[in-house]
Amino acid sequence: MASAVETGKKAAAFRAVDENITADHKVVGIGSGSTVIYAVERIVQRPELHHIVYVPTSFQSLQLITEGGLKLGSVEHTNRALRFPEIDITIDGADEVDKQLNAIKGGGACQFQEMVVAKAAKKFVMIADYRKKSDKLGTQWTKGVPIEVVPLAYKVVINALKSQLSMKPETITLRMAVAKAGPVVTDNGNFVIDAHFGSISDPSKLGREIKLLTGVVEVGLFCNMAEMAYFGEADGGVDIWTRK
Ligand SMILES: O=C(CO)[C@H](O)[C@H](O)COP(=O)(O)O
Repeated sequence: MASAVETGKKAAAFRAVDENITADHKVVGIGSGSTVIYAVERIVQRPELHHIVYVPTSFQSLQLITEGGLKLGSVEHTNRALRFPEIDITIDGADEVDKQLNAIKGGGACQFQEMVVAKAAKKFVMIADYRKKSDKLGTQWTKGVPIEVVPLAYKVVINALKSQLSMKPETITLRMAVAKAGPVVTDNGNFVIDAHFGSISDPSKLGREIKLLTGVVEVGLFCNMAEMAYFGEADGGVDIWTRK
């Protein structure tokens, strides 16, 4: 039997696909993570969505698209026939979401490509299980805000995070790999720093400040981007939040 969390993830993903992706769409962005697996499962179940080109946000989602037999595209490709910088809708997971639909993302270290594919989309929808709902960003996902950095700059970025922000981080860690010696290396060849701030009073401001630090590629704070968030409940119900 599926666990409560998996039931929630699947319910959110299926409902978001059914209510947001239509046969009129030409290009759809596919996020990364364990919830997105269910979104692709639902798309594969619906033949009327198979003419659409799907743009991945990681090696993981590229594999989901190709193994599902779906059409693969990219925001950038030397072959114009495979290049799709304009996306109808992107569906992606999240690590924590507040009532304004600001989100922490990057638990899977994919936040840079996720940001590109979300920004390229006319509509951005998030899918998650009930654990990801938050009153105040930074209180549920306590591993920290994921920050992708160019490897040679990681110490410089850590020092800047300690001294140059309007909010002081409580903890800062270089994310280490599991089953491989050394740090996590992203799909873009970079490292990830996780900086935990506790409750974040102004996520947009903090995101802008971090993004300006030399060596930072992308910050896992997705503010004022998502129009809707689908949260799957343990009983298979779905709570839908819409940005006001
Ligand atoms: O941002 C992400 C990866 O970088 C994921 O979307 C986020 O971590 C949520 O993952 P999951 O669906 O497994 O909870």
